[in-house]
Amino acid sequence: MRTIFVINPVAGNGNSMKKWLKFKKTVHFPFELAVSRSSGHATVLVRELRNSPSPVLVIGFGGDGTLREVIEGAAGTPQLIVGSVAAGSGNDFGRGFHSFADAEEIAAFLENPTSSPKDLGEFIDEVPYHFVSSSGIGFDAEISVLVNRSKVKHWLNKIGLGKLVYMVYVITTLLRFRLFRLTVEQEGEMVEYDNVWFATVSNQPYFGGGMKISPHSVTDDGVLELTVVNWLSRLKLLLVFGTVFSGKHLRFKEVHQLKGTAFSLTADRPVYRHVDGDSAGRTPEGRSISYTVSKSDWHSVNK
Ligand SMILES: Nc1ncnc2c1ncn2[C@@H]1O[C@H](COP(=O)(O)OP(=O)(O)OP(=O)(O)O)[C@@H](O)[C@H]1O
Repeated sequence: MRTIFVINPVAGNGNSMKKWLKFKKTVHFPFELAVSRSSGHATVLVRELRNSPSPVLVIGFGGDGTLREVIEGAAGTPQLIVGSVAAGSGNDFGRGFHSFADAEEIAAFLENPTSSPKDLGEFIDEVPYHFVSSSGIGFDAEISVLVNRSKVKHWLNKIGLGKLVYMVYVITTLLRFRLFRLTVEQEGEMVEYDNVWFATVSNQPYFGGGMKISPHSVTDDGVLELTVVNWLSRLKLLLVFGTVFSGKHLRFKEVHQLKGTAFSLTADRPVYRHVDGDSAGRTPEGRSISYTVSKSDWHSVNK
Protein backbone atom coordinates (compact mmCIF):
# COMPACT_ATOMS: atom_id res chain seq x y z
CA MET A 1 0.00 0.00 0.00
CA ARG A 2 1.22 3.49 -0.83
CA THR A 3 2.39 5.03 2.47
CA ILE A 4 2.98 8.69 3.15
CA PHE A 5 4.23 10.35 6.33
CA VAL A 6 2.93 13.88 6.94
CA ILE A 7 5.31 15.60 9.34
CA ASN A 8 4.67 18.74 11.34
CA PRO A 9 8.16 20.06 12.11
CA VAL A 10 6.96 22.34 14.93
CA ALA A 11 5.02 19.64 16.85
CA GLY A 12 6.35 18.50 20.22
CA ASN A 13 7.81 21.96 20.83
CA GLY A 14 9.91 21.65 17.68
CA ASN A 15 11.32 18.20 18.49
CA SER A 16 9.32 16.20 15.94
CA MET A 17 11.88 16.63 13.13
CA LYS A 18 14.61 15.26 15.37
CA LYS A 19 12.31 12.33 16.21
CA TRP A 20 11.56 11.78 12.50
CA LEU A 21 15.25 11.67 11.52
CA LYS A 22 15.77 8.90 14.09
CA PHE A 23 12.52 7.10 13.17
CA LYS A 24 13.31 7.20 9.44
CA LYS A 25 16.35 4.98 9.95
CA THR A 26 14.08 2.19 11.23
CA VAL A 27 11.70 2.27 8.23
CA HIS A 28 12.36 -0.61 5.81
CA PHE A 29 9.37 -0.25 3.46
CA PRO A 30 8.81 2.25 0.63
CA PHE A 31 7.32 5.55 1.76
CA GLU A 32 6.80 9.16 0.71
CA LEU A 33 7.29 12.24 2.83
CA ALA A 34 5.34 15.48 3.06
CA VAL A 35 6.30 18.27 5.44
CA SER A 36 3.74 20.77 6.64
CA ARG A 37 4.99 24.33 6.02
CA SER A 38 2.39 26.26 7.99
CA SER A 39 -0.75 25.89 10.04
CA GLY A 40 -3.41 24.19 7.87
CA HIS A 41 -0.93 22.98 5.25
CA ALA A 42 -1.23 19.30 6.30
CA THR A 43 -4.91 19.40 5.24
CA VAL A 44 -3.93 20.71 1.80
CA LEU A 45 -1.25 18.03 1.42
CA VAL A 46 -3.68 15.24 2.29
CA ARG A 47 -6.46 16.63 0.05
CA GLU A 48 -4.08 16.23 -2.90
CA LEU A 49 -4.21 12.44 -2.31
CA ARG A 50 -8.01 12.23 -2.61
CA ASN A 51 -8.01 11.08 -6.23
CA SER A 52 -5.52 8.31 -5.63
CA PRO A 53 -6.67 5.21 -7.58
CA SER A 54 -5.70 2.83 -4.76
CA PRO A 55 -5.76 3.03 -0.93
CA VAL A 56 -3.14 5.20 0.76
CA LEU A 57 -1.92 4.93 4.34
CA VAL A 58 -1.47 8.50 5.58
CA ILE A 59 0.54 8.69 8.79
CA GLY A 60 0.38 11.94 10.72
CA PHE A 61 3.74 12.43 12.42
CA GLY A 62 3.03 15.04 15.09
CA GLY A 63 0.52 15.83 17.81
CA ASP A 64 -3.22 16.31 18.05
CA GLY A 65 -3.32 19.42 15.85
CA THR A 66 -1.41 17.63 13.09
CA LEU A 67 -3.79 14.68 13.20
CA ARG A 68 -6.82 16.97 13.06
CA GLU A 69 -5.42 18.63 9.93
CA VAL A 70 -4.59 15.27 8.32
CA ILE A 71 -8.09 13.98 9.09
CA GLU A 72 -9.75 17.15 7.74
CA GLY A 73 -7.96 16.37 4.47
CA ALA A 74 -8.88 12.67 4.53
CA ALA A 75 -12.52 12.92 5.72
CA GLY A 76 -15.06 11.65 3.22
CA THR A 77 -12.46 9.60 1.30
CA PRO A 78 -12.43 5.93 2.43
CA GLN A 79 -9.37 5.36 0.21
CA LEU A 80 -7.32 7.43 2.66
CA ILE A 81 -6.57 5.46 5.83
CA VAL A 82 -5.18 7.54 8.67
CA GLY A 83 -2.62 6.34 11.19
CA SER A 84 -0.30 8.25 13.49
CA VAL A 85 3.08 8.30 15.16
CA ALA A 86 2.96 10.41 18.31
CA ALA A 87 5.42 13.30 18.04
CA GLY A 88 3.48 16.08 19.75
CA SER A 89 3.30 17.36 23.30
CA GLY A 90 -0.04 16.04 24.60
CA ASN A 91 -0.70 13.23 22.10
CA ASP A 92 -4.27 12.48 23.14
CA PHE A 93 -5.04 11.24 19.63
CA GLY A 94 -3.10 8.03 20.30
CA ARG A 95 -5.02 7.45 23.54
CA GLY A 96 -8.37 7.35 21.75
CA PHE A 97 -7.40 6.13 18.29
CA HIS A 98 -4.51 4.12 16.97
CA SER A 99 -0.94 5.30 17.20
CA PHE A 100 1.88 3.18 15.78
CA ALA A 101 4.56 2.53 18.39
CA ASP A 102 7.32 1.93 15.81
CA ALA A 103 8.07 1.23 12.14
CA GLU A 104 7.77 -2.51 12.71
CA GLU A 105 4.14 -2.08 13.72
CA ILE A 106 3.49 -0.11 10.52
CA ALA A 107 5.14 -2.86 8.46
CA ALA A 108 2.88 -5.45 10.15
CA PHE A 109 -0.18 -3.30 9.36
CA LEU A 110 0.84 -3.07 5.70
CA GLU A 111 0.88 -6.89 5.53
CA ASN A 112 -2.75 -6.99 6.62
CA PRO A 113 -4.34 -3.53 6.35
CA THR A 114 -7.75 -3.13 7.96
CA SER A 115 -9.55 0.10 8.74
CA SER A 116 -12.83 1.37 10.13
CA PRO A 117 -14.85 4.59 9.92
CA LYS A 118 -14.67 7.09 12.79
CA ASP A 119 -16.64 10.18 13.74
CA LEU A 120 -15.43 13.72 13.16
CA GLY A 121 -16.81 16.52 15.35
CA GLU A 122 -17.92 19.74 13.70
CA PHE A 123 -19.30 23.22 14.43
CA ILE A 124 -19.80 26.31 12.33
CA ASP A 125 -18.96 29.82 13.47
CA GLU A 126 -18.86 31.75 10.18
CA VAL A 127 -16.50 29.03 8.88
CA PRO A 128 -16.60 25.27 9.66
CA TYR A 129 -14.32 23.94 12.41
CA HIS A 130 -13.56 20.27 12.97
CA PHE A 131 -12.31 18.31 15.95
CA VAL A 132 -11.19 14.72 16.24
CA SER A 133 -10.86 14.38 20.02
CA SER A 134 -12.58 17.39 21.61
CA SER A 135 -13.47 21.05 21.39
CA GLY A 136 -14.18 23.25 24.35
CA ILE A 137 -14.66 26.73 25.70
CA GLY A 138 -13.50 28.36 28.93
CA PHE A 139 -10.71 27.96 31.42
CA ASP A 140 -8.63 25.26 29.67
CA ALA A 141 -8.89 26.99 26.27
CA GLU A 142 -7.80 30.29 27.81
CA ILE A 143 -4.70 28.62 29.27
CA SER A 144 -3.70 27.08 25.93
CA VAL A 145 -4.18 30.42 24.12
CA LEU A 146 -2.01 32.25 26.65
CA VAL A 147 0.68 29.54 26.63
CA ASN A 148 0.85 29.52 22.81
CA ARG A 149 1.08 33.32 22.73
CA SER A 150 3.78 33.44 25.38
CA LYS A 151 7.00 35.01 24.12
CA VAL A 152 9.18 33.17 26.65
CA LYS A 153 7.68 29.74 25.80
CA HIS A 154 9.97 29.06 22.85
CA TRP A 155 13.03 30.05 24.81
CA LEU A 156 12.09 28.02 27.91
CA ASN A 157 11.27 24.99 25.74
CA LYS A 158 14.79 25.07 24.39
CA ILE A 159 16.20 24.68 27.89
CA GLY A 160 13.62 22.03 28.84
CA LEU A 161 11.48 24.27 31.07
CA GLY A 162 8.39 24.44 28.83
CA LYS A 163 6.16 22.91 31.54
CA LEU A 164 6.98 25.87 33.78
CA VAL A 165 5.20 28.28 31.40
CA TYR A 166 2.15 26.03 31.49
CA MET A 167 2.10 25.96 35.30
CA VAL A 168 2.46 29.75 35.51
CA TYR A 169 -0.54 30.23 33.19
CA VAL A 170 -2.63 27.61 35.04
CA ILE A 171 -2.13 29.58 38.26
CA THR A 172 -2.64 33.07 36.80
CA THR A 173 -5.71 31.97 34.82
CA LEU A 174 -7.10 30.24 37.91
CA LEU A 175 -6.86 33.54 39.80
CA ARG A 176 -8.16 35.78 37.01
CA PHE A 177 -10.69 33.69 35.08
CA ARG A 178 -14.18 35.23 34.80
CA LEU A 179 -16.85 32.56 35.13
CA PHE A 180 -19.59 32.64 32.49
CA ARG A 181 -23.18 31.59 31.98
CA LEU A 182 -23.82 28.84 29.47
CA THR A 183 -27.08 27.86 27.80
CA VAL A 184 -27.20 24.37 26.34
CA GLU A 185 -29.90 23.36 23.93
CA GLN A 186 -30.37 19.71 23.11
CA GLU A 187 -33.32 18.31 21.15
CA GLY A 188 -35.43 21.38 21.96
CA GLU A 189 -34.66 21.26 25.72
CA MET A 190 -32.79 24.21 27.27
CA VAL A 191 -30.52 23.92 30.32
CA GLU A 192 -28.84 26.96 31.95
CA TYR A 193 -25.53 26.65 33.77
CA ASP A 194 -24.23 29.54 35.89
CA ASN A 195 -20.66 30.18 37.04
CA VAL A 196 -19.13 27.89 34.40
CA TRP A 197 -15.40 27.18 34.33
CA PHE A 198 -15.41 25.22 31.11
CA ALA A 199 -17.50 23.11 28.73
CA THR A 200 -16.00 20.43 26.49
CA VAL A 201 -17.57 18.46 23.66
CA SER A 202 -15.81 15.10 23.29
CA ASN A 203 -15.56 12.41 20.66
CA GLN A 204 -13.07 10.31 22.63
CA PRO A 205 -12.30 10.01 26.37
CA TYR A 206 -9.05 12.00 26.57
CA PHE A 207 -8.03 15.66 26.39
CA GLY A 208 -5.34 17.97 27.77
CA GLY A 209 -2.55 15.38 27.63
CA GLY A 210 -4.01 12.29 29.29
CA MET A 211 -6.99 13.63 31.23
CA LYS A 212 -9.94 11.23 30.95
CA ILE A 213 -12.52 14.00 30.74
CA SER A 214 -15.19 11.94 28.99
CA PRO A 215 -14.75 8.29 30.02
CA HIS A 216 -17.85 7.06 28.16
CA SER A 217 -17.04 8.58 24.76
CA VAL A 218 -16.89 6.13 21.85
CA THR A 219 -15.26 7.19 18.58
CA ASP A 220 -17.66 5.64 16.08
CA ASP A 221 -21.13 5.85 17.66
CA GLY A 222 -22.32 9.05 15.95
CA VAL A 223 -22.72 10.58 19.41
CA LEU A 224 -20.84 13.33 21.29
CA GLU A 225 -20.55 13.94 25.04
CA LEU A 226 -20.72 17.38 26.63
CA THR A 227 -18.99 17.97 29.98
CA VAL A 228 -19.80 21.17 31.90
CA VAL A 229 -17.99 22.18 35.10
CA ASN A 230 -19.50 24.97 37.21
CA TRP A 231 -20.02 26.36 40.73
CA LEU A 232 -16.58 25.23 41.94
CA SER A 233 -14.32 27.23 44.23
CA ARG A 234 -10.79 27.72 42.89
CA LEU A 235 -9.46 25.25 45.43
CA LYS A 236 -12.05 22.59 44.58
CA LEU A 237 -11.34 23.04 40.87
CA LEU A 238 -7.76 21.93 41.56
CA LEU A 239 -9.09 18.93 43.49
CA VAL A 240 -11.40 17.98 40.60
CA PHE A 241 -8.50 18.34 38.13
CA GLY A 242 -6.58 15.84 40.23
CA THR A 243 -9.32 13.25 39.66
CA VAL A 244 -9.72 13.78 35.88
CA PHE A 245 -6.79 11.51 35.05
CA SER A 246 -8.73 8.52 36.40
CA GLY A 247 -12.14 9.69 35.16
CA LYS A 248 -13.46 9.91 38.76
CA HIS A 249 -14.38 13.63 38.39
CA LEU A 250 -17.87 12.58 37.22
CA ARG A 251 -18.71 11.86 40.88
CA PHE A 252 -18.64 15.59 41.72
CA LYS A 253 -22.05 17.29 41.61
CA GLU A 254 -20.43 20.28 39.90
CA VAL A 255 -19.47 18.13 36.89
CA HIS A 256 -22.34 17.54 34.44
CA GLN A 257 -22.30 15.25 31.44
CA LEU A 258 -24.79 15.03 28.58
CA LYS A 259 -24.80 12.71 25.57
CA GLY A 260 -26.31 13.43 22.16
CA THR A 261 -25.96 13.84 18.43
CA ALA A 262 -26.04 17.67 18.66
CA PHE A 263 -25.60 20.40 21.27
CA SER A 264 -26.04 24.14 20.86
CA LEU A 265 -23.92 26.20 23.23
CA THR A 266 -24.45 29.90 23.97
CA ALA A 267 -22.14 31.83 26.29
CA ASP A 268 -23.03 35.20 27.81
CA ARG A 269 -19.63 36.67 26.99
CA PRO A 270 -16.86 35.91 24.47
CA VAL A 271 -14.97 32.89 25.81
CA TYR A 272 -11.77 31.35 24.44
CA ARG A 273 -12.27 28.16 22.46
CA HIS A 274 -10.03 25.26 21.41
CA VAL A 275 -10.22 22.46 18.86
CA ASP A 276 -8.11 19.46 19.86
CA GLY A 277 -6.08 21.72 22.14
CA ASP A 278 -5.31 24.38 19.48
CA SER A 279 -6.73 27.90 19.80
CA ALA A 280 -9.88 28.45 17.76
CA GLY A 281 -10.86 32.05 18.51
CA ARG A 282 -13.63 32.95 20.91
CA THR A 283 -17.33 32.12 21.12
CA PRO A 284 -19.43 35.07 20.00
CA GLU A 285 -21.38 36.60 22.91
CA GLY A 286 -25.00 35.45 22.99
CA ARG A 287 -24.88 33.51 19.71
CA SER A 288 -25.73 29.82 19.66
CA ILE A 289 -23.10 27.49 18.16
CA SER A 290 -24.17 23.99 17.24
CA TYR A 291 -21.79 21.03 17.75
CA THR A 292 -22.52 17.90 15.73
CA VAL A 293 -20.91 14.86 14.13
CA SER A 294 -19.88 15.66 10.55
CA LYS A 295 -21.60 13.82 7.68
CA SER A 296 -18.09 12.99 6.41
CA ASP A 297 -16.44 10.30 8.48
CA TRP A 298 -12.79 9.28 8.20
CA HIS A 299 -11.04 5.94 8.11
CA SER A 300 -8.67 4.94 10.87
CA VAL A 301 -6.24 2.04 10.91
CA ASN A 302 -7.64 -0.65 13.20
CA LYS A 303 -6.08 -1.20 16.59
N1 LIG B 1 5.34 24.41 9.54
C1 LIG B 1 4.54 24.87 10.49
N2 LIG B 1 4.77 26.06 11.09
C2 LIG B 1 3.98 26.50 12.09
N3 LIG B 1 2.90 25.82 12.58
C3 LIG B 1 2.63 24.63 12.01
C4 LIG B 1 3.42 24.10 10.93
N4 LIG B 1 2.90 22.90 10.58
C5 LIG B 1 1.82 22.71 11.39
N5 LIG B 1 1.66 23.73 12.25
C6 LIG B 1 0.68 23.89 13.35
O1 LIG B 1 1.28 23.38 14.53
C7 LIG B 1 0.22 23.17 15.46
C8 LIG B 1 0.67 22.30 16.61
O2 LIG B 1 0.86 20.99 16.17
P1 LIG B 1 0.48 19.72 17.06
O3 LIG B 1 -0.78 19.97 17.79
O4 LIG B 1 0.55 18.55 16.20
O5 LIG B 1 1.69 19.67 18.11
P2 LIG B 1 1.70 19.82 19.67
O6 LIG B 1 0.89 21.01 20.06
O7 LIG B 1 3.11 19.75 20.11
O8 LIG B 1 1.01 18.48 20.14
P3 LIG B 1 -0.33 18.19 21.01
O9 LIG B 1 -1.46 18.91 20.35
O10 LIG B 1 -0.47 16.70 20.95
O11 LIG B 1 -0.05 18.71 22.38
C9 LIG B 1 -0.90 22.62 14.62
O12 LIG B 1 -2.12 23.16 15.03
C10 LIG B 1 -0.57 23.08 13.18
O13 LIG B 1 -1.59 23.92 12.65
